[in-house]
Amino acid sequence: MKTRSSYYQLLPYIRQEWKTIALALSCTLAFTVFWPILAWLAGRIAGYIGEGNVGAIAQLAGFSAIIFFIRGIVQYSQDSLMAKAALKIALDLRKQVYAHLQRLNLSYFETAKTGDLSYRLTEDIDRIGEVVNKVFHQFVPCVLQLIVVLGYMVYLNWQLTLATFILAPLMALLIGWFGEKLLTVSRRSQNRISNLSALLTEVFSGIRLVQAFAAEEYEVKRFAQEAEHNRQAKYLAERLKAIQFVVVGFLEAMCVILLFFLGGWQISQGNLTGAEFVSYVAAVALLIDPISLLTSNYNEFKQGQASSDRIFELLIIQPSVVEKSDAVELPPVTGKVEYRQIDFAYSPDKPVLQNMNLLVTPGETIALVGASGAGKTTLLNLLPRFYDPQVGEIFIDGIDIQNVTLKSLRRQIGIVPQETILFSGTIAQNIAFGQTDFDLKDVQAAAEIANAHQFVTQLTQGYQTWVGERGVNLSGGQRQRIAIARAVLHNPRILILDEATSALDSESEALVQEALERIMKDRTVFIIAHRLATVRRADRILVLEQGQIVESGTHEELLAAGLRYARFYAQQFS
Ligand SMILES: Nc1ncnc2c1ncn2[C@@H]1O[C@H](COP(=O)(O)OP(=O)(O)OP(=O)(O)O)[C@@H](O)[C@H]1O
Repeated sequence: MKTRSSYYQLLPYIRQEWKTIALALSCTLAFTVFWPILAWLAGRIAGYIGEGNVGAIAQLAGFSAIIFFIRGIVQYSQDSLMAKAALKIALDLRKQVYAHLQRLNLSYFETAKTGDLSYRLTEDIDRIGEVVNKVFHQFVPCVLQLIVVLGYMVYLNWQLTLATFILAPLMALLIGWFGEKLLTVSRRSQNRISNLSALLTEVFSGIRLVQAFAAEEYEVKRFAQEAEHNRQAKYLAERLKAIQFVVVGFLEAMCVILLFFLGGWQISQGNLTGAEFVSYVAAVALLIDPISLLTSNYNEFKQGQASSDRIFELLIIQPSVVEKSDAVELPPVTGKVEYRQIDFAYSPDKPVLQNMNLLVTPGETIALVGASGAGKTTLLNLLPRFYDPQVGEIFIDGIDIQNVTLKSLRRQIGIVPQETILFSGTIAQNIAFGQTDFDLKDVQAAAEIANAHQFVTQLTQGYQTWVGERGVNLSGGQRQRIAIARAVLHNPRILILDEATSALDSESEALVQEALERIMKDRTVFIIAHRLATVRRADRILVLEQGQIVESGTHEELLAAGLRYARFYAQQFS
């Protein structure tokens, strides 16, 4: 039931390509007509050979050459048109799934396996494209060929045809049974290969850790285990196909034996001439290819169903943070932020923030401190609506953030994360991240404010230097300054800084600090603070403990109070 509906969901994509498919199918129809002509030609030539009529043979040979030539043109048109449609369908599907994934919330990606997702977007969709191609390009022509050739066979001698196809229902049943088995095995195999891909992504992105823990052998074993599971699942599918071909091949052979036996009998009865029997056998020979193609197409169709399921199950996942249908643009803000009676939990049984109230004035710098797991990141994740609170509201400049578009909200919030991700591209593209049309002058100006300009210009290709995968290596401090330049170019009123915990060398640290101070000016800033200098300079320090603000004030005020902050300060910074 479920599997049928997953292919069914391809229909809108197929419909979009109906013109190309219709054109391809008309070529297919034309191509099919050539089959009985060829069988007829074979019979005629056999007759002329028997008569020794060389002139007629030469004439027929010339005629056959023309037929083959036209057939070639039709075949090319059919193949190329169908490939065009199938590839376009795969492209549309891929683009839609990717766009859909982009709309899903952080919570989804925190549990999803990256390798699995990339496998679905590449291999699974390719397989669906191949199935679509095969259905129209092989399956439909094969069925047509079967019908036309069968019609011709019935026309020649219906009794013989009926007797020859006595085994057909058994064959169809067997193919169907094998198809179902293959689907089950393919699902298992697709999941296995996805696991393998997820494992690879995980390990290669964490290769430093693997080496640091000397865990190479452990990882090799884990990989070998997963690869072995994959091999077993694939082997099972291949064995099933092998058995199926043997069984179907045996039945086919039985049909041929029956045919010769019955053919001889019909000729002896005077119901069939020798030439007709040759045409008949030629027609039967023309059935062998489509039958074996149909069998393998059916198998691929079933295997493709597993891929189709895996794609359409992604498309039904709904984002948990949704924009209201009547959401408005958030106008340029001054940066006043208010959290009002916020309760938040990732899972219902484990509250993270409880009755959180906070009012931040425009331009204020708020440092969040507290033990790991206190809820600092969570509190700030609510502001750009990476998550929505279960209870309470958040206002920016008095506007409830639930009522504005996500794009206009996020455009006014800049984030400098703890770890800077560099995407494949040039340094300029990385600074202007998210913009396709940017002015290099603006990028340079942002880099200057972020103290990045100098090191960038020292690279041989300057702003055109390739970074990210297979790009130039940048130090931790340089990466952070790129992240700061990104935020500068974005020019948000509200800034969220997650300070890096890893220590930088003192020169780099000073450059990062200087850059940060420049961009913090005149903006509302929230910092998850790990450095004493940052904490001391904040207008207000909030101490978080188990999802609640337990202390609030300036560094001096909190030290003087001698409570949690004073203890925290003593532990962390002294
Ligand atoms: N995506 C998530 N799903 C489920 N629980 C989460 C998730 N993110 C954080 N938590 C839990 O929520 C609590 C608060 O986490 P949070 O990351 O906000 O703390 P934090 O103060 O920022 O900690 P750290 O300084 O270590 O980053 C922790 O108990 C954490 O385990």
